[in-house]
Order: sequence, then structure tokens, then C-alpha cells
Amino acid sequence: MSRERSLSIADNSQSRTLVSTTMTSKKKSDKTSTKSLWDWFLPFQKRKDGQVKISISTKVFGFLINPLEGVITLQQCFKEAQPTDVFLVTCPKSGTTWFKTLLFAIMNRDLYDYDDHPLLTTNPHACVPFFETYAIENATNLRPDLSLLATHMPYTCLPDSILVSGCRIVYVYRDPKDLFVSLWHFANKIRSKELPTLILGEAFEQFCRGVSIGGPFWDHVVGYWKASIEWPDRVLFTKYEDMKNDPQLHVKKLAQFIGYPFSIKEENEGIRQKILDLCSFESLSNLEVNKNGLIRLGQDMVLENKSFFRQGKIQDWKNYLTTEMVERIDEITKHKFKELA
Ligand SMILES: Nc1ncnc2c1ncn2[C@@H]1O[C@H](COP(=O)(O)OS(=O)(=O)O)[C@@H](OP(=O)(O)O)[C@H]1O
Repeated sequence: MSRERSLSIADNSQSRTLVSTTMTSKKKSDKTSTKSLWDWFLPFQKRKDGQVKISISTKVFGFLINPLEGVITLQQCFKEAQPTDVFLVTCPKSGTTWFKTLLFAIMNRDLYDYDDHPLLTTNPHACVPFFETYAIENATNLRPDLSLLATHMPYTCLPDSILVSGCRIVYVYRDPKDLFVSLWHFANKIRSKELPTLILGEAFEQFCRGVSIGGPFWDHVVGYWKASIEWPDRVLFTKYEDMKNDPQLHVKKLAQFIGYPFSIKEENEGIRQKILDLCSFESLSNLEVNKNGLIRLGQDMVLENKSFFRQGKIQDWKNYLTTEMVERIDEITKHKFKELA
């Protein structure tokens, strides 16, 4: 499959042409992917009537059925993106939950006190919904009240309105080795208890072949990386590891990019640190709501809030991957990102 899209994008001064990346996948691996996707997330492929369906698009794009419906709805019907909107885009397990809280806290910092903040009692995914899930439940009124939304959609799948609106897109990259390990843990957590544990080696094989929610990891990254190079004022390419290693610097950059820079007064009051403390792994994962609460992420998908908080560390892959696995994934990364160097 090969897909290329050209769009006209309006900015303040001129009209430009935006060409998204080409997504490629070989027919042969599509076949494998279908079976594999099925295997990873079987419980959520069942519909209410007990029927299990998988569409051609699911096979091609790697979306689960529920989000895919939302993606199509958005592509066909969402026309109301605003220049003030902020879209957080991630591959699953890149740090979505964390960046949702950071962006939410930055953008709403005039509204809430830090000892009575919504993030203390509400799961981040309830504060900042996934747009594709939101679209399924709000198909008749796709314009949300919020100006902050998140998505796992690949660049090639973004609705045109988002691309032409001049809104900000924040993309979060995470080392695929850590991302994979996180995804593997998550998949095992949310799988039906009737199913056997997903074996690490099998999951690794599938991931390397491009099986992941939102499509192949590397293509996902390349799409947004290219957009960030072409439109640096619109698309911020940021890294989980950078935020971990130097949160002060990177949260400042994040706030500046989305148009909410910290004032000198706020800096003197330590607001940046307060946001970082509020959104830290330790703080969020120890909240009652995130230890014991549940979140509905679509019609048939109810997850424990705690499944979004495991360790929040860098290089946990060292505890799971063999030397061969590390060499293989690094080689794929090198090969796929060669054109970006
Ligand atoms: N506040 C904070 N700080 C740092 N890291 C955090 C935070 N919150 C969640 N996490 C870690 O992020 C991983 C989950 O990824 P996502 O949030 O992208 O998952 S999802 O896409 O929303 O399902 C998962 O990573 P692993 O611990 O490596 O599995 C979470 O533990």
C-alpha cells in the first residue's frame, strides 16, 4: 500500500503545499499484521453482539475498530479546527498520559490552584480525550469545547482541517525499545484473562514488522518528523527522554511553542516547577483516582487508570531485551530514519 497526500495549507503570509510522508507496507506483511493485531488486543475486537469484525482499513492502518470509526468520521466531517487548538500526537506508550497532563496544566494554569486541581481527582485521559474516541461519541457535534486534544493518528490520517487551521501539533517520540516494552506490558494487562500471556519474543517480532496501534511505529515518527522540519512553528517534535532528563528546559519550550510562555512573574512564583510536580510520575501514579479508578476509552473499552502508570523510566528495555533484539530494533531504526539524518 502506498499513499501520498497533497494539501493546501494556509498560513499568515501565503498558501503552501503540504505533502505528507508515504506510508508503505507490503501485502505479505499486512496478512501477518492482521493476525497479530488480533492476537494483541483480542478482547477489544469483539462487538456488543458478540460478533468479531475486522475491516480492510484496520488491516491496512493498524487501528482497532473503535478508533478507526472515529478517524474516518473526523476525516469526513471535522472542519472546525482552530488556530488556537493544540493537538498532542503520539504513538501509544510514548508518554501520552504525561504530556496530556503537562499541556493541560500549562494551558489552564490561570483557572486552577495546585492544591485543588482537576488532575488531582481526574484521570489525564478524562481531562484530555483522544479525538478519535471523542468523535465516535460526538459524531453530530465534532467541535469540542476544549482546545487541547490528543490522538494516535498517523500524519497521513489527520483530518485536513487540522492541517490547514494553523493549530499547533506536539509530537512526542520515545525510544522504540522502551516504547515496545511498555506496549508489551500494557497489552498483557488489558488482554482477556482467558488468554495466555503474550510472549515477549512474539510481540517483538510483530512490533518489528510494524504491528502497533496507529500503524508502524517508524512510519508514524517519520511522518511527524518531516512535518516538524517543514513547519517548525506548527509541529513540535519532542522526546520523552528529553523531558525526563531536563524537564525544566523542555516544559519551558513546550509552553512557548503552544503560545503559553511563562511570564517572569510566574517564573518567580515557581509555577513551572509546580506544574512539573503535579504531573510527575510519582505524583500522578499515587493519586487515588489513578490507583483505583476506571476509564472508558470507547464503547466496549474500560481500562483501569493504573494501567497507564507502570514505571515511567528510561532504558527499562535493558531488563527485557536480548542483545539480538536490541541489535535488530536499532538496525530498523537506523534504516528507517536514514533519510532524516
Ligand atoms: N507522569 C509520567 N511521567 C513519566 N512517564 C509516565 C508518566 N505517566 C505515565 N508514564 C509512562 O508512560 C507510559 C505510558 O505511555 P502512554 O501514556 O503514551 O500510554 S497511552 O498511549 O496513553 O496508552 C508508561 O511507560 P512505562 O512505565 O515504560 O510502561 C507509563 O509509566
